[in-house]
Amino acid sequence: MLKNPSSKYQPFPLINIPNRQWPSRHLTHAPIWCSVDLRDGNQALAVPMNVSQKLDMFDALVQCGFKEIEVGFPSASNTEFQFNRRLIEEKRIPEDVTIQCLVQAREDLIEKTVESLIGAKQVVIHMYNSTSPAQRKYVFGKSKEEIIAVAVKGAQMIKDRLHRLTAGGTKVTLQYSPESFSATEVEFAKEISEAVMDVWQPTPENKMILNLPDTVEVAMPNVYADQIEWICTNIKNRESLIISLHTHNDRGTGTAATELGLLAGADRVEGTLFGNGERTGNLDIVQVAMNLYMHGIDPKLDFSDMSGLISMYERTTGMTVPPRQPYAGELVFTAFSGSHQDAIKKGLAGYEQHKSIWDVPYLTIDPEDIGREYREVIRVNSQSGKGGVAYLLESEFGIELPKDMQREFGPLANDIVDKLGREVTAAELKGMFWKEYIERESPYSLHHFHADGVDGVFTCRCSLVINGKERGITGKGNGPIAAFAQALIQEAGAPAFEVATYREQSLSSGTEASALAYIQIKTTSGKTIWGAGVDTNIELASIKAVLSAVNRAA
Ligand SMILES: CC(=O)SCCNC(=O)CCNC(=O)[C@H](O)C(C)(C)COP(=O)(O)OP(=O)(O)OC[C@H]1O[C@@H](n2cnc3c(N)ncnc32)[C@H](O)[C@@H]1OP(=O)(O)O
Ligand SMILES: CC(C)C(=O)C(=O)O
Repeated sequence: MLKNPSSKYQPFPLINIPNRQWPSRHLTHAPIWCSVDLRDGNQALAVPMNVSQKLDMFDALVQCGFKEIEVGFPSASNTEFQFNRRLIEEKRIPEDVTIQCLVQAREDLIEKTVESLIGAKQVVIHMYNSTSPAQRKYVFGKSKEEIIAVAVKGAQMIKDRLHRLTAGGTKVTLQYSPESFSATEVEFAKEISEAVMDVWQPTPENKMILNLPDTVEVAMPNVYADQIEWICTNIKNRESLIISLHTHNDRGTGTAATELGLLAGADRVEGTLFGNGERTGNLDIVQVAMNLYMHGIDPKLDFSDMSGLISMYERTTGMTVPPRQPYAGELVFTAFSGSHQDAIKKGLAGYEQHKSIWDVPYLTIDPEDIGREYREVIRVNSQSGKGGVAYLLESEFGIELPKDMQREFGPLANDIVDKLGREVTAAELKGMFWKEYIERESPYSLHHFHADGVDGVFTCRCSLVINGKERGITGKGNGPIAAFAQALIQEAGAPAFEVATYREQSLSSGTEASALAYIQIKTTSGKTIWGAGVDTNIELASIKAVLSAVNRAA
């Protein structure tokens, strides 16, 4: 038994690059994207997709704008083989889309793969064999030379069969992956890749794809970037290669590894939607594409219907998208906490005015760009502040609480939400507001109100129910509100007050009354209290608002 169990592991050896370039570069354009959802994603599922699920996903990937799609491993099963045949025979592949198939360097598998592709317009045949020391030692029991021989033989077997495709007009691009590249000595990865190049003879006009996978993420992303830069700098005939990245997420840094790999000189990226794939998953292509997008770079992929894409993904793979998944998760554009809500609310209002560069605090991108609604942005629980409460009332119901009233109602609502111990909906907040202000009928409840004015002096006559008994009162003032206030104070026994603030608004929709009035009263002790009233008649709405404030003060 080891005293320190971590001593059975060792640090990953660094790559010696005296003058590395990638740290001072920046990304300026989108790479070539290749979706491997239907292959690497699919092979990691407990129940792999059937043909109709694969067709569903293929169509969605095309819709997103993928021009290269690894559609499967056609020699692995009849489903995989038949999928290729359906795509080709039913002419489901758009003119500008290339399908790609993975195969081991084994003759029977290569034969089947070629057969599955006959009749396609353009294809990538992707051959791999594993190259790391552990794979050489344990899996293959072969020396470096023997591992190179496997690759070279496989490359030749493919080359010998190309005429079966090209004779029918199929354009073929060849791809080689030294699988487990990131765990392989860079010198050996170069050697085996160059041996395959010697067979396939790529040219600048007819390039081959050299895919350098981070099959299992074994080191920090800067090490992967060094490995990519080292290969880009040292491999022969670089101009005849499309250098491709294929990262996994074992250490949780697949996105970072891909981005640094692009800085290091790669041209192409393989990955999956939402990072489905072996173990911790493949690179989440949505993340890298959207990261480019949020820097103002056209990613050449369209994720404007994120919810539709998630539904498709969940339907076809049986996987779910976690709520914190960058860009896609249900909660990534949501703020519960008060200060964030306040900043977002103000930021959105500011952006509405200038509509140029997106600069809203806490929101990396405009949620509308991926089909999210602003109503999803601010959600209220006990961590929320007045700003969030006000935002929901306004955005959902058009209720524009005066700023000072927000200060009064915010803590009241927060207290109720805290007791409930859960998130509340906008409708529940409205219910709280109604209960607190609009439905206040005690001790005073209005039965009838009438006011008319002569020469600027208004007289009001009204009947109130006070503590269960109906009573008529009258009052005079320079307006209906002032007249009502006088009647309340002088004839109904209300404590003296003056109206400090009055605001009204119309409620544009719904079957309810169309005017909402807000009144703030100030008592003789200097205390301020808000009231609100709603009615089809604006005058009555304001009278009800006075009564609401007086009732609340009582
Ligand atoms: C990192 C990646 O994602 S790589 C892609 C992995 N994907 C898949 O494996 C999914 C599809 N695969 C399959 O359905 C099956 O594995 C098949 C159909 C390809 C092959 O099936 P089988 O031959 O029955 O079994 P199996 O995969 O266990 O074969 C392993 C043999 O292939 C050899 N082998 C494995 N990879 C390669 C390769 N890339 N090139 C050549 N030989 C290989 C192994 O050394 C082993 O040889 P051995 O039998 O002499 O020990
Ligand atoms: C076949 C290769 C590219 C692969 O899937 C991996 O290395 O993860």
